Amino acid sequence: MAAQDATVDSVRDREIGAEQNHLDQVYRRLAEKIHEAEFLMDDAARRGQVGTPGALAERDAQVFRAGLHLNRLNSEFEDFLFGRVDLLPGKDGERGPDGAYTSVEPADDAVRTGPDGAPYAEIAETLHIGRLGVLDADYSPLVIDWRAPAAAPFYRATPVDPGRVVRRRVIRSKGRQVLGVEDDLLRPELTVTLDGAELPVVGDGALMAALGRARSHAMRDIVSSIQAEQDRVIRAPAASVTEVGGGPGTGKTAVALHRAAYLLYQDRRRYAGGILVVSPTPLLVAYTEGVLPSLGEEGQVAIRALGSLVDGAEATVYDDPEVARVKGSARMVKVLRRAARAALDLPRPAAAGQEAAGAAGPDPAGPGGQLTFDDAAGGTEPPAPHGRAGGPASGAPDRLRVVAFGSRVELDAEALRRIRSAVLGGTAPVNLMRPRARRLLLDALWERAGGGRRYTDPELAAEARGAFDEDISTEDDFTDFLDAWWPELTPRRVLAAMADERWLGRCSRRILQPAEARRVARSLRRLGADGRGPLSVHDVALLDELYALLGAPARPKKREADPLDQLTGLEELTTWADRNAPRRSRAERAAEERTDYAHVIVDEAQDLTPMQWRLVGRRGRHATWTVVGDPAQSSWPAPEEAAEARDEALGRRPRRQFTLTVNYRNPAEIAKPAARVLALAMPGMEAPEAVRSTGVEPRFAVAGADAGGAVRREAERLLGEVDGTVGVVVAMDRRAEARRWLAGLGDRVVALGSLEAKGLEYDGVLVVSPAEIAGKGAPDDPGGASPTGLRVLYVALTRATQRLTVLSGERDRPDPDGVPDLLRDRSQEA
Ligand SMILES: Nc1ncnc2c1ncn2[C@@H]1O[C@H](COP(=O)(O)OP(=O)(O)OP(=O)(O)O)[C@@H](O)[C@H]1O
Repeated sequence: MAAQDATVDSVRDREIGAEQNHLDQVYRRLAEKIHEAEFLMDDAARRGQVGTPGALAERDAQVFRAGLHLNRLNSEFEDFLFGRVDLLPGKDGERGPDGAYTSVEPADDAVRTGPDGAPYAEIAETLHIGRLGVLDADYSPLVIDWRAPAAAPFYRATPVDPGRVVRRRVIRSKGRQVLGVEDDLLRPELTVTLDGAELPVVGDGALMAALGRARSHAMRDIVSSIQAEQDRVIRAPAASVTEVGGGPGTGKTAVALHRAAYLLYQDRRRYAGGILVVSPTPLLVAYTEGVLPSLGEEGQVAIRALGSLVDGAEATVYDDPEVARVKGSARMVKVLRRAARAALDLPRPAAAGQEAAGAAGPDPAGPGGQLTFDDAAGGTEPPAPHGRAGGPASGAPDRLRVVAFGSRVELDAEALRRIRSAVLGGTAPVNLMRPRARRLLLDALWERAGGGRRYTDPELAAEARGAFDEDISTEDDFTDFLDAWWPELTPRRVLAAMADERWLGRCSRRILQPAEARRVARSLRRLGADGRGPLSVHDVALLDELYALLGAPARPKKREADPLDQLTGLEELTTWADRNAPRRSRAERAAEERTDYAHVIVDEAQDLTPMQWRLVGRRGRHATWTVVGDPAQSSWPAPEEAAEARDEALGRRPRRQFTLTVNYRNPAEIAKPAARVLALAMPGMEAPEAVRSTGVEPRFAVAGADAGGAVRREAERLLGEVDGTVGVVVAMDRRAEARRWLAGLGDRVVALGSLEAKGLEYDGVLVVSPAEIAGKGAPDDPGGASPTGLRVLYVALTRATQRLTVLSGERDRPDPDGVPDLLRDRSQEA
């Protein structure tokens, strides 16, 4: 036995040695390439001194290309080289641009029959797979980029359909050192030789080793162990919409991020800087942010939380579920449309309001002041707002007076109302209607003043009209009137105005129930009068809708275009600058956010509300899409309404659907109780199959009187059992409490509200009171849990990679084994 082990070890050592030689060769070649790139940079700098425009442009383009290249080459990858495939000869002898043979199918005579009647074959080609492609000086491939077509067999080959692959090897390395190799033999029936010697096979279970690794607070890439069904999604052509379904832990997020890297590789010119990944929470953004840099794609993809998609806005608070349900609903589109128009009558903000009052002097013919207007109470159509804190009912003046042709001309409330209705009949954004409003005011004044009747000669009339318009409209007082009567509205101001219950009540009449409007209004009070107060993620979608309805006062400008941009048409230039720029704050990045992307990836798509689909849809009007999600994890209660909004955002583009079926996160022992909750939440929906098992069943405990003490004890216990992270998931309204309970336990443990747990994973998870998380049996609502609540609980139960503890309180009605009512095995009961 010992002798056999020694043989295995010596084969392993020899194979590790062989891979080490290859890796050394790769690094030598990389050093040469770095040297070349540096030379190109220097050369370019010298060329700059020539100074002709052509030479400068050429220099810039060269600096750009060399810099980009150098940047990549210099990236410190943890494992630059991670895979290898040994292949049979292909059907034809053609090679692709990376130097590898292109044929997927083996040649007809690849497998022959030996003298003993057994099939045998010879390895015709060996490819190493890594994070970047590297060619040797003679253009033979030293490393194939994992995204290149030639690398696909590394991910796709299965024993049932091996293609040309005989042996697939995962190479574990750190920096420049190879640590281990794990082989899969895909044609075990063959005797295979490589360079005349029998092909050795070492170990098994590269995937299991990857899955069993302790988790940190940052997601890792899965580049060395992407599975065939995942690879098909990652490499799906970018045309149209790619929809990816699959249960918890099937790798949807991982696949989405690898797909972004793949698309960049496929068509860098099209996608650089233009891929948006939308995540539900900032926590998930922080968790996944490191994956693309580890794939060599830093700075080229924008990963944003739903609450950070609007310039200068950042969601920091949660709405309670009732309020969220209304704010996320498509009904809000109509409410906001009315509000955007009604806001023209809002009282002006304090400082501006005083100015307006000052300008409303009674002297119609004062020096330089032909015009005046009166601020007056009383509303015009649409519904008049009520100023808060006893403010005036309306901010808009209801009379305009000018002196023209020596006499006073006035437009009264009715005339102004008619003009406003005529303008608002259009579909343009409200702020952009202002020029038309101005035009119609001047028309009406001209008419009232009898301007048309004074001139019979059309030419003279036109000239006089021009002078009239110029005289009147260049007066400060006319502009002041216009500012008050058709003020420039900002989304924040309109949203803040919606905190007025009566005003919102009018804007939402026959759209929202009065109680719904009241709840929304109350939640908006936190914005304050100026609208600068804290926002919820749902408020951000409302703000964006208002941007669209109002015609936003210009968004912050995009960066100045570099002349080279136009010269070469390379968008990537800015991306390169991004990489080299010092790290910018999230707010700064948000301020520079572009609003139209070439590809939009939506993670946890099941959670987007209709208003959020509109928000995201506006960022991908001309984009192709990848949409990943799992309806069984949805925390949005009205799936049909969301589906409609999703269809609208994705338009008529054709869709391609994929489903991932294997759960890589949860061991079978944890997936089992989770599946019971799934059966309650969505009867008939199948849970994905767990790929591994730990032999450790979940622990069920009961809290007793000291809930905080019990939570702390159970968390400590999990910390002792796992090497990596521990997540403690509680009902949303217990978050602050939970943080206190866990104080001082170190940064391996985190307290999370149930909605914050979305997409995340921890080695150990403590789920505190399933009933509270699912909203079951609350003292004021003793009924059963809603399907939405159960889905939220399902998410919480599927976060663990190693250990799960479920802690019950009284509301959970635990059985004598501590198993809460919602997780009980009902299969025997039927
Ligand atoms: N092929 C793979 N090799 C190694 N690890 C994998 C593979 N596929 C997925 N994983 C791991 O499984 C875990 C779950 O993946 P991921 O978070 O992408 O799943 P998900 O489908 O988005 O889950 P959820 O729906 O619960 O958010 C991650 O730790 C991921 O790295």
